[in-house]
Amino acid sequence: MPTVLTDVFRGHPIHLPHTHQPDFTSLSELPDSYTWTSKDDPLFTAPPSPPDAGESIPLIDLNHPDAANQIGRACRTWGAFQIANHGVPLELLQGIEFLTGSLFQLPVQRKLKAARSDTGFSGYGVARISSFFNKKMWSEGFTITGSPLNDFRKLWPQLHLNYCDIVEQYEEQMQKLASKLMWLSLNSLGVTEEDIKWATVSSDLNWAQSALQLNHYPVCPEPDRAMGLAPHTDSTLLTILYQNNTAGLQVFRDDLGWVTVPPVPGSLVVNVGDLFHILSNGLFKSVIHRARVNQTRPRLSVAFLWGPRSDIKISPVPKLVSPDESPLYRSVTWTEYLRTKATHFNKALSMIRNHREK
Ligand SMILES: C=C1C[C@]23C[C@@]1(O)CC[C@H]2[C@@]12CCC[C@@](C)(C(=O)O1)[C@H]2[C@@H]3C(=O)O
Ligand SMILES: O=C(O)CCC(=O)C(=O)O
Ligand SMILES: [Fe+2]
Repeated sequence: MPTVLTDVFRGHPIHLPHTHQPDFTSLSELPDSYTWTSKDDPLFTAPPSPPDAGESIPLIDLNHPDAANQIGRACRTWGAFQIANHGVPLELLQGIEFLTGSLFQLPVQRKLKAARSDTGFSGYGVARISSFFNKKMWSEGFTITGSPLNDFRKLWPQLHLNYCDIVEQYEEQMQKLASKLMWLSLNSLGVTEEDIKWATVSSDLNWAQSALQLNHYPVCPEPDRAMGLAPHTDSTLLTILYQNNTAGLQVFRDDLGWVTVPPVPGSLVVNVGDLFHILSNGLFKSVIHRARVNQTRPRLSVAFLWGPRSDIKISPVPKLVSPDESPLYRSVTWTEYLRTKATHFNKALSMIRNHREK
């Protein structure tokens, strides 16, 4: 029986003290444990890209005849892009935003009834990457994989079925969209269904699996010294992110520094994750991103984290490897990769890299 995402951390507990979550709204000063400097994160004070440079990730209209090439270019240069005309109904985006907002507004004692355990995958708590940083992040999260019914019953004894329905519809739409985006970007490299048999619709409809990560960044008394979500890459093939109308997401480019991704109403942000970087033999960048906070408006985001089923080995597509070179990476399943990442964090990719002889 192959493992599923819920089993990923079963033999691999990660201790994260969710119960020490503060009541963010009662703090008028930033406690020292939340105050970040470049000692806590070397990229903390990396220069922000000047806003007048006007440069950010492209907004791509999925109905545009050249959408595949635009997506391919964005995956190579940024590792991220926004999409419009994606086909996900606006009411569903509003529904998932409403659910997320009402979840985080619950009293902390109620949220802790659905706290994620050390070996668990789903539930309420701090970001998993927290254990790699000395300082705390100004955010709270809720991870969903599989049916959220049990957790939702604890959170909303009356309304859980309505909320489960929204999650189910949202995941269904996201799955279709993620697979469409993956094929558009691969097609732009000349890779077709012939080249990746396990990912074709006809091979098996269930070749993929996913998780939903709901994030809340409360207003913060000293946003310049705080961090909402520390820099990281996602371990996924692709992540599709919905953000409410409050800015905070930033992507990092070596040549530009931190670049803000402005919220565009009704659009979605797409991030290339580490597994897609591997599959593309390094052609697509897995984007380093983080979330900043602000003093006036709470921010919400919903990340749909999408990857292959746990028994599928991801390795560079042979067509993208030159005949006289070895593939850039060894093959790895999502489960193996998540465990490597849970131990080695941002060294995970280099741990599975093949070292080329010169
Ligand atoms: C499938 C997963 C990807 C993720 C870890 C997780 O087990 C569930 C949450 C995901 C998330 C969301 C916030 C950032 C991130 C790095 C984290 O700590 O938890 C990602 C993880 C990831 O992509 O590796
Ligand atoms: O809140 C955001 O904009 C980023 C969230 C994110 O990176 C994640 O959940 O993986
Ligand atoms: Fe992320």
